[in-house]
Amino acid sequence: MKKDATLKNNLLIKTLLGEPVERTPVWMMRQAGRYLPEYIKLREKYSFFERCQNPELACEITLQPVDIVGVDAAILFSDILVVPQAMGLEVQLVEKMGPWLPAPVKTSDDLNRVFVPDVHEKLSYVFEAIKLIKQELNGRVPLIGFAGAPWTLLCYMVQGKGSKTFDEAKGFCYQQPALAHTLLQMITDTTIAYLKGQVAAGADAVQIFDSWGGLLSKQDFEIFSLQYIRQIVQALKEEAPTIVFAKGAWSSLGEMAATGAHGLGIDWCIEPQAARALAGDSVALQGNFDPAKLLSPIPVIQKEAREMLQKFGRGRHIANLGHGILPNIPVDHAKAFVDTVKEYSW
Ligand SMILES: Cc1c2[nH]c(c1CCC(=O)O)Cc1[nH]c(c(CCC(=O)O)c1C)Cc1[nH]c(c(CCC(=O)O)c1C)Cc1[nH]c(c(C)c1CCC(=O)O)C2
Repeated sequence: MKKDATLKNNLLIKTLLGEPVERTPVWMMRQAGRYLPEYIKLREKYSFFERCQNPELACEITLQPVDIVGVDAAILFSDILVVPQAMGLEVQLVEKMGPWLPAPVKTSDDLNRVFVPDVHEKLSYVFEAIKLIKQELNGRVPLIGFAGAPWTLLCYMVQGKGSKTFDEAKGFCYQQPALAHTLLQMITDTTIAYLKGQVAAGADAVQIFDSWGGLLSKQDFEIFSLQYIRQIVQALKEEAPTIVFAKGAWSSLGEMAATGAHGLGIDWCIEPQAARALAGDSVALQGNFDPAKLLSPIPVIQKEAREMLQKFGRGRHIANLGHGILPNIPVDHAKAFVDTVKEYSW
C-alpha cells in the first residue's frame, strides 16, 4: 500500500490501519461547502459543476474546512454524480431541487447511451485537483478521495432526481434485474478505475458513499449493493485504505467488515457498542453524531460529543457525523464538535 511519509498529521490513516494513535481523529462528511460563508461566496460566481471542474476552485474549497474548522482530514471537493456524467448521462444541479437527470435510464435502449469511460479522459480534472490539493496541503492532513457506491448512483441514474423512497429505481431492479446488474457492473468498473486514479494522483484514503443502502432489505442490499462494493474494496485493497459508509444498512455491518474495508461509517440510529458487536474488532468505525444535533447550544454539543467518544471507546474510532453536515449549521457549532474531539483525553 502506498503511504505518504510526509504527512504531519497521520491520525486518520493510522486509525484505518489499526495502528495506535495519541487521540481520535475527526472530520465531517460534506465538510467542504454548504455551511461555510467562504464557500457560499464562491457559489455566487460559479455554477456547481464549474466549481468541481476547476482544479483551483476545487482545491480552495477542499482546504476551507481544514483552515477554518481544523479537521484532521481533507475530503476532495467534488460530487458522486460526476461519475454518471462521465458515463454519458446529463446531470444538472437545480437550485432548491438538487440533482436532475433529464434523460434517466429506464429501458435497454437507454442503457445503450451509457458507457464505461476512460476515466483519464473524462475525469482528469479530478486527478488534477487532487494533485494541486496535495501540493497545497503540504502534508498537513491526509486527503480523502471518494465515489458513490454503485447502488446509490443507480438510484440517481434511474430515478433521475432525489427521492425519499427511490421507488422507480427499486422498481427497475425488481422488474428488470438483468439490466440493473449490467448497469451496476458498468458503474463498478468505472468506479474502480476512478478511485485507482484518485489514489495514483495522491488521495491517501478513499470513501465509498452508499447514501441509499438503507432503502434495501438485508437480502437485496447484498444483491444490488454489497457485491459491487466488495469488488471495489478488493480492487483498492493494495492501493489505499477504504471506508464504506452505507447509511441505514447497519444490519449488514458484519458483511461489510468482511469485504476487507478498513473503516465503516455508521449513522446515529445505531449505538456504537451495537455497531462494534456486528462489525467485529478488526475494522475502524466512523461516526456517528446526529448532524442535526449540531443545532443544539454549544455546551450540549460538547457534552454529547464526549459521550459519543466514551461509547466508541479508545482506538479504532474516527469521530464524524452520522451523515453530511447540514447547510444551516453555524460554523462555531461545527468547530465546537471538532475541538471537543481534539481536546478529549482518555
Ligand atoms: C447523495 C450524495 C450526493 N453527493 C454526495 C452524496 C453522498 C453523501 C450524502 O449522502 O450526503 C457526496 C458529496 N457531495 C459533495 C461532496 C464534497 C466533499 C465533502 O464536503 O464531503 C461529497 C462527498 C459536494 C456537494 N454536492 C452538492 C452540494 C451543494 C450544492 C451547492 O453548493 O451548490 C455540495 C457542496 C449537491 C448535491 N449532490 C448530491 C445531492 C443530493 C446534492 C444536493 C443537495 C445537497 O446535498 O446539498 C448527491
